[in-house]
Amino acid sequence: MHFYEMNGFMGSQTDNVALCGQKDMPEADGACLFLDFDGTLVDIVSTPDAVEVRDDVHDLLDRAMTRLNGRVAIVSGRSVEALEGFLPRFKGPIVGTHGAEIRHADGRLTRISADAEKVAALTRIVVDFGKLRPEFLVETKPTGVVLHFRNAPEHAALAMKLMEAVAHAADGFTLQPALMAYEIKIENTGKDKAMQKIMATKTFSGTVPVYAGDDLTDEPALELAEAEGGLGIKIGKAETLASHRLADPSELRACVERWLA
Ligand SMILES: O=P(O)(O)OC[C@H]1O[C@H](O[C@H]2O[C@H](CO)[C@@H](O)[C@H](O)[C@H]2O)[C@H](O)[C@@H](O)[C@@H]1O
Repeated sequence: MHFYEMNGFMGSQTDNVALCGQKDMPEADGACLFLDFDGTLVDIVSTPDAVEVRDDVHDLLDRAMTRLNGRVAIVSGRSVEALEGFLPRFKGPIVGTHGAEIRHADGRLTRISADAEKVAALTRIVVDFGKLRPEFLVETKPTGVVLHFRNAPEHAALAMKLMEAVAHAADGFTLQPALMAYEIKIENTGKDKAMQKIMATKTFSGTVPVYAGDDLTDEPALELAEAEGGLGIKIGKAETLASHRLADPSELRACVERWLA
């Protein structure tokens, strides 16, 4: 059994990643900010719907948008629709479904096209499995599906077997291990690719990115932020290619707050 089946990648720190302080942050006037959502901006909780976005989080995003002249983006594995529900006041770009969707600052939604029949078929299989085994939670997305085992960790291997088989059966889709979950998503999508598209827009272009994320799916974007002369901040203890880390979302929010002051 792979170690991530049980702990969702949250292994012990084995690297020399530095703790992020204010001296490490770039000059805000020439910077932009990319924030992952779950586990970075807000705490991880028992189910996807149980996330609470407190007023201070909305206020922080408002302040960041003002201070950075609109150069703030949310980058998440969740669907854009779900993120808009959690962050109704946020008007910057929103990357959803691991880069498969982008809600641009002007409200336009672009989505990488997926074979709708295949998405429906693979979703049906996982939804039906969830009816047989209600200890799992099934989350549907516009271009894929997630099987969560956070509330049944003893059945992680079963979740992996099912999702591996379904992903193998569906050409053009791939298995994405996640925090106490397995996801089937479109191949060749990524948060880094969506980040590059946003960096090329007039608002963000020519600035250096600060990217904060906790997940394995954030790693390519953390690496990209640093390759672009910016800063990658890993949230939590998992191994990372980022140069800096912070312990949890509250530390990240405090760090951004101080940076913008
Ligand atoms: O890219 P992110 O914004 O970090 O989103 C990654 C996934 O987050 C959600 O699942 C995770 O968070 C849940 C709420 O804290 C937790 O219950 C679950 O165990 C985690 O896997 C979301 O449901 C997924 O769609 C995102 O892909």
